[in-house]
Amino acid sequence: MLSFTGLVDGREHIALVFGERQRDIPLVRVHSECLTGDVFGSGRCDCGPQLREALDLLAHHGGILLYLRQEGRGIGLYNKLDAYLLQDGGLDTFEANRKLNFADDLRDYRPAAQMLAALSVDAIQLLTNNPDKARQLTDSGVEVRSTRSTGAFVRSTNRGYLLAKREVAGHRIELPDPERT
Ligand SMILES: Nc1nc2c(ncn2[C@@H]2O[C@H](COP(=O)(O)OP(=O)(O)OP(=O)(O)O)[C@@H](O)[C@H]2O)c(=O)[nH]1
Ligand SMILES: [Zn+2]
Repeated sequence: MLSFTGLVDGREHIALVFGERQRDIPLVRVHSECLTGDVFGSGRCDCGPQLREALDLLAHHGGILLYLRQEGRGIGLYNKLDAYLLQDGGLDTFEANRKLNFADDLRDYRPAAQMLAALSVDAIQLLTNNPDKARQLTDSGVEVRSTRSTGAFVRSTNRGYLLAKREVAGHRIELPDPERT
């Protein structure tokens, strides 16, 4: 486990490197911190299952997990909890951000590109459904050779959230019929 400081956003970010020798094109998961989902198993989102899936894949195939301290798509935990209250009132995840005067997504992936450069990795296979991650990493000089989708971890409690990610942010998520979730 490597901890990085002195990066472009001034935050401390984490890299977990799996396997002794990296392949030419390592599998990389860039995961944004979600304390509620990653640690406490909240059913509001899909972060916890995505993180565990990534850890399993990386343990099996080797690769790198970049754990970015960008809680709440960059608005922080306090504001995310306020956004959850607004979502309980009927707003979707992006409308709630806007109601709080934040942009839909404040995340900056340049620190991830800096960490990859420090690890001498310039080309990756990216594990994500989020097109903005691939776009920003490419703009920061990382060659995203291919992307691999995460699983779709749908439950009744996160269905609206996943739908909003797909419709508003363009995430590639396949949602089965409501009756089956
Ligand atoms: N502001 C806000 N942030 C949220 C909410 N639900 C989850 N998050 C944060 O969103 C981030 C995860 O982003 P996602 O868009 O779910 O997934 P992603 O990592 O961008 O995309 P994938 O790579 O496909 O998983 C984490 O930082 C979570 O804390 C919410 O309702 N409001
Ligand atoms: Zn989450």
